[in-house]
Amino acid sequence: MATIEIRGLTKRFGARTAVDDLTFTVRPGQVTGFLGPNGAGKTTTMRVILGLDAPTAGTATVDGHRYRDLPQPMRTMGALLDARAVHPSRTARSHLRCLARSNGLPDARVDEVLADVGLTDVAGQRAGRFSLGMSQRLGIAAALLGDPAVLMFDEPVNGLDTEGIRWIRALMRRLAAEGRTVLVSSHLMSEMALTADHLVVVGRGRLLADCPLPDVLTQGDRTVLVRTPTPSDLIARLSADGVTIRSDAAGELLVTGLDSEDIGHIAAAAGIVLTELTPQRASLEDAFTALTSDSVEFAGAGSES
Ligand SMILES: Nc1ncnc2c1ncn2[C@@H]1O[C@H](COP(=O)(O)OP(=O)(O)OP(=O)(O)O)[C@@H](O)[C@H]1O
Repeated sequence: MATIEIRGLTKRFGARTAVDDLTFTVRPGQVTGFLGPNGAGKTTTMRVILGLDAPTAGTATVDGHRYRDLPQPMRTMGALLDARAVHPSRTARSHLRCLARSNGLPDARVDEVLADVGLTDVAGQRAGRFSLGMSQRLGIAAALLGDPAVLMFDEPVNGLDTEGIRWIRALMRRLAAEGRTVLVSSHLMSEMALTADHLVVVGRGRLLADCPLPDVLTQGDRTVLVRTPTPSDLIARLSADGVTIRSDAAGELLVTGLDSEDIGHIAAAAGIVLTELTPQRASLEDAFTALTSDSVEFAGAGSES
């Protein structure tokens, strides 16, 4: 099955490095979320994959070829980068027909994809009058035209209403369930948590994580909440290199650097009573913030991320 392979990819614009030695593989049958703060290099990477920007170093291939070398690009890969990049005076149907004809695809596909994205009723209207949501659907129809095994969408839910967002989520899941390779970018962890199976996280052009969605939670330090009637005794026993202990409310400690099993054993050996011992689960949003906190390009004053 077709994959997207990124190997040692670097893209510089003058002195600015937008993508910095990025290596990852996007696999079939799952939604891969391409996640990172604004300016992390997601769009640039996608433009290089499509051959719209030339890499400074490294390679990006789709099904083993550079996009421009694919014998039938639209049959291999469909992409939505900028939904507004449509001739405004063309109707939705004529836009798709032009694309189909110039790519040797049958006219019949046009009505199929219009139905697929729910635009049949407005197919005769000018694309220039479309709302953002309708433009996104038209862009997705164009991406689906060649029935490709690989699909790539840049921030597809941006600016959409709830119904549009739900529809796009369901579409991504369906395309992956059909065995296709789906890469979707977002700067929102909350969005990716609902759609993606696998995450590729980037910050300032660099790879920060490449793992199944649940594993993002286990990256970084875990914290354990401990309650004891004798906190100062426990602090004395737990203190060691690499262990951080915050003491919040009376008798409540937040311990980082030891897991709950270690803490339980140390307390038992010292005869210290524990009344609570709870591993704190970081939320996905916390995990994302922790991963990208050093790589946010435009953090506002007082911003935590
Ligand atoms: N054509 C260009 N010329 C100069 N700098 C560019 C160009 N395109 C992108 N950049 C810079 O490269 C960096 C990465 O931008 P990119 O758009 O790829 O990030 P992104 O992760 O897609 O962010 P966003 O979510 O804001 O679109 C940014 O610092 C951006 O300003």
